[in-house]
Amino acid sequence: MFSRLRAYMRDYKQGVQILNEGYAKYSKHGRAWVSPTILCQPTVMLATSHISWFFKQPEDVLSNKVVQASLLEAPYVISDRLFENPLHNDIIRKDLTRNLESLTPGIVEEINVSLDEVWGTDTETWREVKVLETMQKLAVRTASRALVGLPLCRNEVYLKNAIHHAMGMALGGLVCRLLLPGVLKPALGHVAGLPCRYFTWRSYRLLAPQIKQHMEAIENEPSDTSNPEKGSSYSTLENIVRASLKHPDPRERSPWAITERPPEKQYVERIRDEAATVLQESNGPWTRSAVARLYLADSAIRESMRCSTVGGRGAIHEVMSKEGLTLPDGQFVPQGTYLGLPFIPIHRDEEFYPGPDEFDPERFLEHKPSIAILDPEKDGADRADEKSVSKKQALATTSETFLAFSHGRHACPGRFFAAHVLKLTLAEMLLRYDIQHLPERPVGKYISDFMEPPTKATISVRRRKATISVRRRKATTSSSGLQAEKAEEIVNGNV
Ligand code: HEM
Repeated sequence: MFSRLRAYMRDYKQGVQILNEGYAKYSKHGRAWVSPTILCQPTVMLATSHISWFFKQPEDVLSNKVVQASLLEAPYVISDRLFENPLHNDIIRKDLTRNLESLTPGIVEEINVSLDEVWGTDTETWREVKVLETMQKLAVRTASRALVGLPLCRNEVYLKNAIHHAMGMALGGLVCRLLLPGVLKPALGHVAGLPCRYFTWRSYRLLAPQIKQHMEAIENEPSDTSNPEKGSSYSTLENIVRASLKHPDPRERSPWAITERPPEKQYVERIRDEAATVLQESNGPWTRSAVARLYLADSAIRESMRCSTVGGRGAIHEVMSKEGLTLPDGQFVPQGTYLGLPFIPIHRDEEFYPGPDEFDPERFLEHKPSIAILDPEKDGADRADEKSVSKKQALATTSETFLAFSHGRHACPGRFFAAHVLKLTLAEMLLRYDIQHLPERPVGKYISDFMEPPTKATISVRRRKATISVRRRKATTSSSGLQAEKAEEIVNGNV
């Protein structure tokens, strides 16, 4: 028991170091090994040569769903129904991603209104702002704009609820798992889940009038237009209500069923130039295809996710087969064992990423930039055949060696939306604000293998006087092939 406690303490303090050591000693040599983790039971980390095999295993052999439900302590903290009927997965995968075009104007407006509030509109003086606060505000506002729309996405109570709900879910699961012995969970687990349930209830109260409106509108629709094309009036919330009304289980039909180093200064200028050029070329407001042409921004964000992977271990699956499982290296693991991949060491492996400790914003660019709009219904490789090759390296494309959104059946379905919003946010920040370059990159700290961002980090920003017009010169394709035509100068005009 004491040796297990010692292992947990070591994982808490040196989780990433343990991962790196195990990776070099075993994973790189075709052997699986056991990694202690304070978050759940000890987990078998697979070898790099096992990755293809791992992602091919069916759900009844290796299940990720069971692990997610167990890590969140679903029955106590949220609800088992969320895992039994994952309505949200289909809505995110299909409706949300398909409707990125019609959601874009609202998302851009939300980014700018939020930036005005957090970074101000003063063009004379620099303002010191907190990085984490900015990103939290922008993330929750833009996601809420896309999911529930106006006016709720600007309702402070609703937004705080959303943040507290997410924190309550993570903390509730942690308390339940770490502090409550199995026998006490049925009695006390619901107490650990109380904060999460409370914020869920408060959110429902705020959402109820909108849900009711959508239900009435859907019920009054003529039967032959039960799923009309929405175009610019697309609403994610309406589609969630629509899907829940069709659900075979009557309980789900109720409205309550919803359940290192800083980059070189020149790169910042180049990402700004790229945004200005793309916007100019698209002759107007941002569109989905314009955002898809932000190649350098795409590559730089993907590189940032490679270098600063949030979770060091990932894609955790539980062995479901009663008879256990034999790994490709011949080792046997019994039913109930957790298997996973060491994300951080894979992202820092010289074999997959030459110069792995360098932050290289151009790493994923090819000479001819050709990242096209991603079709979420196909995998990167299929899409690449249709249009071009570099989509394989696009921000939302997962692979066996780019795992920030995981990979395979349970890869993050929100990644197309997240990639779109992240690129838009970066572009709008740079087009509208000057940002003082920091000599040193503020670093986060790892607790076990989880990255806590540098919570106190600040940057100085100032609203740009000039909005954008771009004087262009004939193709000056840089060595990275960043742009066919390069924005040369940013002067007056309007974004
Ligand atoms: C930069 C932002 C994001 C990152 C880095 C990210 C990362 C991930 C990762 C690593 C997983 C796999 C978890 C596991 O294996 O247990 C995941 C799953 C998931 N993500 Fe995301 N995510 C992001 C944004 C989003 C957004 C915006 C949404 C919703 C709109 C979303 C919805 C989901 C869902 C529903 C799953 C579970 C999928 C399943 O089990 O099949 N994510 N995400």
